[in-house]
Amino acid sequence: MWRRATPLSPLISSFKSSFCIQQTEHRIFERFTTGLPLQEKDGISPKYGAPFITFVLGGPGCGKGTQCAKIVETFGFKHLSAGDLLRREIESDSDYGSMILNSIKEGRIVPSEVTVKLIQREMESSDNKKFLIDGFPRCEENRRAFENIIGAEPDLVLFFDCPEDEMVKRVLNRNEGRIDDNIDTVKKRLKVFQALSLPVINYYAKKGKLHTINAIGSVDEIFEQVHPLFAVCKRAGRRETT
Ligand SMILES: Nc1ncnc2c1ncn2[C@@H]1O[C@H](COP(=O)(O)OP(=O)(O)OP(=O)(O)O)[C@@H](O)[C@H]1O
Ligand SMILES: Nc1ccn([C@H]2C[C@H](O)[C@@H](COP(=O)(O)O)O2)c(=O)n1
Repeated sequence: MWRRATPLSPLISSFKSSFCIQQTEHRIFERFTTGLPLQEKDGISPKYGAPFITFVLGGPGCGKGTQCAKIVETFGFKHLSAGDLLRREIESDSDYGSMILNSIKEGRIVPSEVTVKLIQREMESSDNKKFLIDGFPRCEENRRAFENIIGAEPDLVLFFDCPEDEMVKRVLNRNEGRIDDNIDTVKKRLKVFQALSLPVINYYAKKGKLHTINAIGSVDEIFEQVHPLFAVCKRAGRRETT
């Protein structure tokens, strides 16, 4: 039986969403105009000159990667997909290759330190300081490892909320030859999502950082919900430079 990850009343959700955008605008405006790195103010020492970090969350196949590509194209973020970094590690001659491959086959989460080190390497070598970290954190251990190793918290967290039957359909139609795009592994990934990823999503909701996007609709319709969040960053950035 497939369920929606979280019950969504459209009215409440759109009210919450506009309220959250105002809160986000205030926070981001402050961050871009005062020049004070958010992490410093929060008592976390920034190792990368206060990057702007967005976590992109949602169940398997909900459309995170598709929307990230549009955010990159429109707003110039650097896209780091945790799943892609892990798959690349399998292809390289890494000591962790077979362990990662087995975890992905079984829909399990790879030990956090491995994933965070891959993300860290990409962040350190990038000139871009605006990051979209996609498919991460997948569990509380991921979240804590990121805070400890990177020394930062996200500025924004996007959650693409999609019913399970739609996610299954999208994964099974993806046709990219991924070893985990089959019905057995998808069922396991959905269980992991419910048990381990939803608590992280709830954690960011409580912190007021979560923006829930209704992931049903065309790619462009979904991007219409995403666009205002990043347009705020762009406006705030422009004010800073004028
Ligand atoms: N709004 C949409 N409607 C229908 N299909 C979509 C939509 N968005 C993305 N897709 C398709 O669904 C599949 C999964 O999308 P995508 O790879 O972006 O998901 P994902 O959340 O990044 O998945 P995963 O977590 O498994 O990597 C792709 O084939 C993509 O083209
Ligand atoms: N933080 C992460 C992200 C991904 N993985 C592993 C386990 C996932 O099932 C697989 C595919 O990820 P996706 O491309 O769907 O984001 O990669 C992980 O262990 N930890």
